[in-house]
Amino acid sequence: MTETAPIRIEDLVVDYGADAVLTGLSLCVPAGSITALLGGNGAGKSTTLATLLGFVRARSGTVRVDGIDPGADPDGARRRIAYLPENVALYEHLSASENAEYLLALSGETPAREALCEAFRAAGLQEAAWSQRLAGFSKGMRQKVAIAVALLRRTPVLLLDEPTSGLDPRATADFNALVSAVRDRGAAILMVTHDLLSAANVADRICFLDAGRIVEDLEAEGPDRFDIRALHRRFAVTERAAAA
Ligand SMILES: Nc1ncnc2c1ncn2[C@@H]1O[C@H](COP(=O)(O)OP(=O)(O)OP(=O)(O)O)[C@@H](O)[C@H]1O
Repeated sequence: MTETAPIRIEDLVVDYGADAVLTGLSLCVPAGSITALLGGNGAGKSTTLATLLGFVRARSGTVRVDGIDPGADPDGARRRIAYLPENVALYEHLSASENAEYLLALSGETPAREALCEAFRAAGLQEAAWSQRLAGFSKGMRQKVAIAVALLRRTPVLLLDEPTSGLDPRATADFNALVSAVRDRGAAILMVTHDLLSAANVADRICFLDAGRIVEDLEAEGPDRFDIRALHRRFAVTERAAAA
């Protein structure tokens, strides 16, 4: 395992009472790379994110976020993480700028106006939307506001939970380009998804989670990166095994 990787999980065991959910999960995401975590419903993907965020305690194993143990220091770990849940929660009555300023203030930061504009531009949020209230924003626009905040916070870790579900193909392509740009700035990105195509397009590594551990760990290779048909066959088999 790479000792310096911003996301390090080794032999992680998590249970909810009598139910073991993660049964020896090991996963490492180096700086400047994207790992997609796939697996059937209930495989434990969200639990993995919740453990990194310090919301769920490990029974055993090692979890480190930029060197911090989220079980011992959840606030320290969260300061190093930008997290996009499936549905980004923002304040409807505030504008995009006000939301970004408020969220940054929560982590003790006051961005210069020009830095905020630059982050919105980098996130692809059209200028007319910057001063608009969020009510009426699409999921894709909300994600751009959240990504702009992540860009300004410059956290070493970005966690994404089902980021492309419900996005149309154009918004999905925009989002994937944006996530690639965040990776190129050096972040370690863990993306939980059921979207095989997006995973194949942006991820450097695809891991399949089944029965609480990684059963397949694939690295992008060559210009085609991943064999999407083989991925589909493999993923469908994993899903059936999980459902059995
Ligand atoms: N707070 C909780 N208390 C008890 N059981 C839970 C809790 N959260 C999740 N579980 C259970 O743990 C298992 C893993 O759930 P998790 O949400 O991590 O799976 P997932 O891979 O993210 O699934 P999905 O693809 O459906 O979102 C499931 O069986 C779920 O019912």
